[in-house]
Amino acid sequence: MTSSVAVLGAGSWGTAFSQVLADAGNDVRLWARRSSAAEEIRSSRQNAAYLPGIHLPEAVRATADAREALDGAEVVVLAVPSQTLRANLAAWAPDLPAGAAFLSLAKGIESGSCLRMSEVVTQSLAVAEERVAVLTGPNLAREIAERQPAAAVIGARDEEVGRRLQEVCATAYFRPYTNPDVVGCELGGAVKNVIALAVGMAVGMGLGDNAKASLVTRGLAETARLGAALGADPLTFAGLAGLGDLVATCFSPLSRNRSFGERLGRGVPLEETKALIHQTAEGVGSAESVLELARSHGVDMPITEQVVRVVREGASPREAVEAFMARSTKPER
Ligand SMILES: NC(=O)c1ccc[n+]([C@@H]2O[C@H](COP(=O)([O-])OP(=O)(O)OC[C@H]3O[C@@H](n4cnc5c(N)ncnc54)[C@H](O)[C@@H]3O)[C@@H](O)[C@H]2O)c1
Ligand SMILES: O=P(O)(O)OC[C@H](O)CO
Repeated sequence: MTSSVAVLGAGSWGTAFSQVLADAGNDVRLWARRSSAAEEIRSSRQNAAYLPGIHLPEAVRATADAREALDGAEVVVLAVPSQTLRANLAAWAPDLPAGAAFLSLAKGIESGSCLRMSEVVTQSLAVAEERVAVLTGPNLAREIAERQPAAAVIGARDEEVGRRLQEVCATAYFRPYTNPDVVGCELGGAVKNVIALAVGMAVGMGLGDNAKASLVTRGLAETARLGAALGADPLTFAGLAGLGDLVATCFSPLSRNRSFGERLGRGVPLEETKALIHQTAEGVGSAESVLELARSHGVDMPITEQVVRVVREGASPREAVEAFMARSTKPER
């Protein structure tokens, strides 16, 4: 069944996911912030800044006019960086079609409010939470744009909305599952970016596989602790939104978060690293909010704490490792 889908945000993931949606048989309108980006997609079928060499299908129609993108959309996909979502929603609000389902692709926690992206949507648009779903899992945009097989998870409170969105984006190479645990799905996606920064730092410092595996495992443990405090289903963290995404992000050189951490680990100063990475590394903007959320629920997140020291307070990765390892010994759980 063909659906009319608006994808708002033409960075790596918005563009790659537009192709998934087009391959699944939908009518897709992709909104780009810059008219030059929309024009480039229309004329060359490429978004060279984000996905060089990928030829987008004709069914992806690019525009820089949000009203045009949203006109008649049954599904609205939100693909802008987390820290910009609220302001963008305010600008799009007059043109959002009544009754559309929202699917958030962003993996972050809002600074200041410490809200998850689905909460930002329900709060700022006053829509029912049943209409807001999230897509997450091990989904490196470049691989998906190359149509390499991947699984994903749609976190949706409403089973029917989840199933409908699953149908909308299932293709021969993209296999979405559903999960009613929206909280766990979103936390898994947001916290793995913070842990990937830590793993990247370890890689940049030349630390070995034991260090990386320990960070991934203890990173998952602290994600699950936060999840438990916020009412998430613990099993979600053993799935695609938790372990799956953590492994893909922490071990792939394609990950912007891991690459960001790697540069810091090699000794590149924070400001220089920010200037070098032109794409979104959500963990940098979300680490502090994750830590605030954890502290407000009495949850210990020692890896996140050290990442915040590095990306917010200017500590060196070496100091962060020393502080992490010097903590008192304790039971694993
Ligand atoms: N790239 C991936 O592999 C991938 C996979 C899964 C999820 N995600 C998540 O998707 C979200 C979007 O990331 P991305 O990878 O597409 O980022 P990106 O850096 O590749 O692109 C960001 C896009 O947002 C636009 N943008 C930046 N500031 C904006 C603003 N103020 N208003 C409107 N648009 C703005 C940029 O022009 C660009 O088109 C992030 O939360 C990311 O964690 C990314
Ligand atoms: O490139 P990153 O670090 O934003 O990670 C991309 C995706 O979230 C991986 O699932």
